[in-house]
This record gives sequence, structure tokens and C-alpha cells, in this order.
Amino acid sequence: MQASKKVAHRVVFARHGESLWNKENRFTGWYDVGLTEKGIKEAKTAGELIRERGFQFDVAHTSVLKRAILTLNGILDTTDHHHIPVHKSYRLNERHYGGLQGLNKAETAAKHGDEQVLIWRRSFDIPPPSLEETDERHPSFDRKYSLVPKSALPSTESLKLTIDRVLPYWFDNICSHILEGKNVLVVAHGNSLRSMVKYLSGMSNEEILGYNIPTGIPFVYEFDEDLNVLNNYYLIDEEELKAKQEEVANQGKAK
Ligand SMILES: O=C(O)[C@@H](CO)OP(=O)(O)O
Repeated sequence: MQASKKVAHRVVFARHGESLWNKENRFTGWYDVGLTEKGIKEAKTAGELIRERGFQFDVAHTSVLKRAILTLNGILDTTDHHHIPVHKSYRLNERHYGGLQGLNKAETAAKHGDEQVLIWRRSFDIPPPSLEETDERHPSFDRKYSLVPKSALPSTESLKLTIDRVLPYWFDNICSHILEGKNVLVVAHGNSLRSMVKYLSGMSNEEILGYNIPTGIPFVYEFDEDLNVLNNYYLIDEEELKAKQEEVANQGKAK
């Protein structure tokens, strides 16, 4: 961090609001599930937090999954930014959870142990079991991905593989907008955001393991003119943030 340099750019990020499968505590990944009532409210609250701080946006980036898109729409509505262009890419999708998608996290921990589930959820480079390529849930059968070569579509992803998918989008699509002087909003997912945060905050593979991002809470990265990170912060206080991060961490434990 180089706190003495001048802030030239600010990027606001947010994880989507609570989804139906967050509520049911199921591994979600690329499964395209909508928001709960609470998730819709969280999107609105995220918009209010952003509006109170006076952030303005010129462009937004999100995934092709509706929980992120609906959250972005909620934020754009609350902050009166209906007019800005929105770019959607599978590169900002959640990490693909392979064969775990759909399973309850606490039940999976009761069956395989908390430690195994922590490895699947948070290890850096150990992916969960793969989906068969013939499985009807495989992204190659989803028309959302019909313009992505089959060889680029995941059957499962570790955080490392997610980073390999997400960071090219950060550099090529988001950084170019920031460097043009645009104010950028990014709404994505727990692990696609962890991928960017790991890079931006220079976290080690061990540090990122214990780092969780709560639903619907905006956070900000400040950069100098060369896109060096100067500072980052959430738009809620430290104590509330800790409690919410703890909640996410505990989702993978047998009850
Ligand atoms: O299930 C998922 O896709 C993600 C985000 O909700 O969960 P986790 O926090 O376990 O990586």
C-alpha cells in the first residue's frame, strides 16, 4: 500500500445479495439461482450505502448469472444509474463447484468432515470433484455459454483456476475502463471477487483461505494513476463486517 500517493481511481465492488441456494446452504457455483426476498433487500441496501457516500458510475460489469445481475439492477435502481452501460461476462461468474453443485454444505461436512469441505471450499488449488462432460448440468449444454468454446468451459474449478478465468477480464475489460477515467461498479460472486481481491491486496495462498466476502456489502478499492492499490475498505463498520464474514466461513461446517 502506498498511502502517500494521490487517489486517482475508485472502483466499487459488491457480492450479490442472498440467493435461494445461499439460504438453503447449497453449493451453487454456475447454477443460475435467483435472489431471496432478503437478497433483494440487500441489493437495495447496498445501493443506499453507495448513494450515501455519493459514488457515481459510468459503467458496470457483472457475470451472466441472475443473482449478480438482479443485485446490480437493484443497485442501479437505488442509485439512479439506469442509463449506464452494463457488461456481462461468464468470466465474472462464481467459481464452478463441479459435482458439489446442489449439495447442502453442512450435510456434505457431516458426511466428509469439516476439514474436507474447507479444502473444497477454500484451498487454493484443489478443485472439487468434476462434473462429467455428459452431465446435463455441464455449462456446455447451457445456451448462455454457446459463444464460449467448449474447451474454455469448466467442469470444476479451484480458486487458482477461477483466478485464471477472472483476472484476464480484470486486466482487459475493467482496467481499460478505469484507465479511461470511468467510474466502475463490479457486481460478482464470493469466489470471483476473492480472485480479484487476492490479486489486488497481494494476499498469499494462505491468507486468501481465511478471507470471506459477505453478500450485498459494497467495498471499495482506491488506486493511484498507475492502478497501484492505495487503500481498500467496506461500506459497513468493522464489527458488523467481521460477524458477516464469520457467517460465511461457518456455512461449510457440520451443524
Ligand atoms: O456456493 C457457492 O457457489 C459459493 C458462494 O455462495 O459458496 P462458498 O462460499 O462455499 O464458496
